[in-house]
Amino acid sequence: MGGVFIKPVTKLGGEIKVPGDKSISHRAALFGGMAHGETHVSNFLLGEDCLSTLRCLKQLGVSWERQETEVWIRGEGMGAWQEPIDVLDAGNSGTTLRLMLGALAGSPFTVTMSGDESLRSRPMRRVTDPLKQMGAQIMGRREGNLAPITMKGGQLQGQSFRTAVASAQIKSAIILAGLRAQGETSVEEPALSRDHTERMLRGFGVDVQSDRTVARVHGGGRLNGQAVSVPGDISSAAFFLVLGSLVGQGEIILPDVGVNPTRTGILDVLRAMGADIELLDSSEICGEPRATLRVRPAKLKGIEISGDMIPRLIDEIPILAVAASLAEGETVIRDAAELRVKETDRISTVVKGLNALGAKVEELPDGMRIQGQTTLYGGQASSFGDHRLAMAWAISGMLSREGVSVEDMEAADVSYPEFLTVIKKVAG
Ligand SMILES: O=C(O)C1=C[C@@H](OP(=O)(O)O)[C@@H](O)[C@H](O)C1
Ligand SMILES: C=C(OP(=O)(O)O)C(=O)O
Repeated sequence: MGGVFIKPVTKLGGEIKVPGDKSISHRAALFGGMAHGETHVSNFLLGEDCLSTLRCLKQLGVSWERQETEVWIRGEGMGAWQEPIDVLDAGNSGTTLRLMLGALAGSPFTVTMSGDESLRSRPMRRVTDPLKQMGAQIMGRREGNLAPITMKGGQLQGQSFRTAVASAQIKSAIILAGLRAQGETSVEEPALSRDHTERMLRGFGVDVQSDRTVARVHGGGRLNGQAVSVPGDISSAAFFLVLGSLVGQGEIILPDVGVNPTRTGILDVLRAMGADIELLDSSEICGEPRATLRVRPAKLKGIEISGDMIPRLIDEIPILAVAASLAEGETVIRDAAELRVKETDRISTVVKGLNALGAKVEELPDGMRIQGQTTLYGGQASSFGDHRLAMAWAISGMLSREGVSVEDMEAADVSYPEFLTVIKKVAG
């Protein structure tokens, strides 16, 4: 099918309300399904990934209703979950699959979970191994590493884990299993990944202790239904922070964006590169900080991104690479091998895609080296079904000389269904 052509822009302006945060929407629905009593989620993300979580909950017998972005979940506790009569399909969503496995590890029934072709190629032993050690019986392709995954949950024993990578999905799966295990469960990660699980479980009444890179829970914690207000997704806002910095004219206002410090690496890095980004009207609601972001044009310069900064901006690296190709000087991204196991191998796809548009990017085993001040001439780019690539190539088209035709632009529906409508509006 032909691509969607995105033309260059020379000015832009206006206010963009990005949709609800994907990570927080997943957790609000899942924890609402685990809780006793009603949970009301407002500003739920209507992206395919979060709808997958709702669909899986329904298959487990959890009743919920949705009106636009408002979701009401009538939780009866996890003991009320029923053995599903079909495979739970997580679609394109690693978060759905991995957090569901953690939540289901203590359920005394058999469940099979799967997903689309991309998800069925992503590593699952990082979650199935710890859950097996806690007592779940798990099988899957490639020794339990690839979905479809079949699990028979049951009595779990709390354990202490140290993960090889900083991953909120691994951390969350272990914590959720720990809620139903005997004794204490702890998980230590090499760097702090997003802490939405820890924050939101506290909001649902669970005692979660965390000390930077270590989180711990005791079994038997009870979740009570809550009202959860979801802030705007900073990972979606990132596309407009880059666009607003690099198009020469106009400012963009992004109201009510989540600015959880475990997710604001993109703000720190863009500002260090010279971006003019202001935070206005800061507040905290439901345990999550949020603010209005205002971005104005600025000259960007290259930067080194590595170490503990990487988990704080892991999903923003595709769009950061686009910014870096138009900044002055060189940008080097290291310690980001996790990118190779996202929806696509985001090191290889970003390097090849950007170079095809005129950039000069060298692939590194754990990242990339991007030469600045190149001209993005434009051309063809494929998302390969990866939503973050689709949107990064669209922004590249708006910043290019001749525009970009994006193959499989529909992938953006995974996290931002309105994306194309919004960029047309903001470009005037
Ligand atoms: O926990 C989450 O909601 C997510 C965690 C991240 O993955 P890892 O933490 O596994 O790297 C991120 O890439 C994903 O978009 C959402
Ligand atoms: C990797 C991502 O999500 P998930 O792991 O949930 O598929 C993402 O949103 O970039």
